[in-house]
Amino acid sequence: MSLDQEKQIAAKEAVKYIKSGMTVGLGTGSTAAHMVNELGKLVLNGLKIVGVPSSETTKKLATEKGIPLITLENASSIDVYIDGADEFDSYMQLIKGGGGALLREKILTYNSDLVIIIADSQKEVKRLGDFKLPVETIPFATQKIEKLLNKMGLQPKLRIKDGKNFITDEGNFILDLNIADITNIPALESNLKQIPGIVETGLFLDMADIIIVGKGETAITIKK
Ligand SMILES: O=C(CO)[C@H](O)[C@H](O)COP(=O)(O)O
Repeated sequence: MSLDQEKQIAAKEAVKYIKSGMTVGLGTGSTAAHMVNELGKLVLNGLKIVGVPSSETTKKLATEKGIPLITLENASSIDVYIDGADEFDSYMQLIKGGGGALLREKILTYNSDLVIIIADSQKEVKRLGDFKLPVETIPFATQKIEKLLNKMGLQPKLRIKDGKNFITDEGNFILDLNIADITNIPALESNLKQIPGIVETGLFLDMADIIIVGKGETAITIKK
């Protein structure tokens, strides 16, 4: 079973939580794309939902799949948010933002009644930090932030795509940090959030309600 098949298995399991009448937050990334595809099939078969996309990429895909969309400001509430993750640990803490959509993803996560994370089996880690932690920064402040984070030993790397600075949907930059040696992750989160110009981090702490992992041919559901 390939990792992509595991992602699809997790996505299929997650959409079982979606019922007609719901407003559904749509994540970003290759696992979330499987979920959007699955929802698209259900909508074709009569499921009545509206989606709130977490990125321009997901907006495009969901539109192609025929899922009616609304913006966050027009959603009175979001019943379920489904998204992927780059890492999760046994406490259901996450690193997200590999796809660069972490800011809108965190806003949707925070504003959703139920948060379901879908992942392949490789995303499960003993402790967070093999994956470089993305933080979204205001371009005006990014150079200064980079220097500061370097002093803190976090080895920031400005994310580059196609030879240019990666620009998020909100017009910001991403710095990817090495947090492999950090033991107090909540303290790191609060320290990073205090630096002016850091808009958001990819640490999603105590935010996931359910994690569905594709393992071989089965989907394993982990709940709080
Ligand atoms: O946080 C994300 C995008 O910002 C993705 O959910 C995360 O990067 C996982 O991606 P994939 O499903 O492609 O492995």
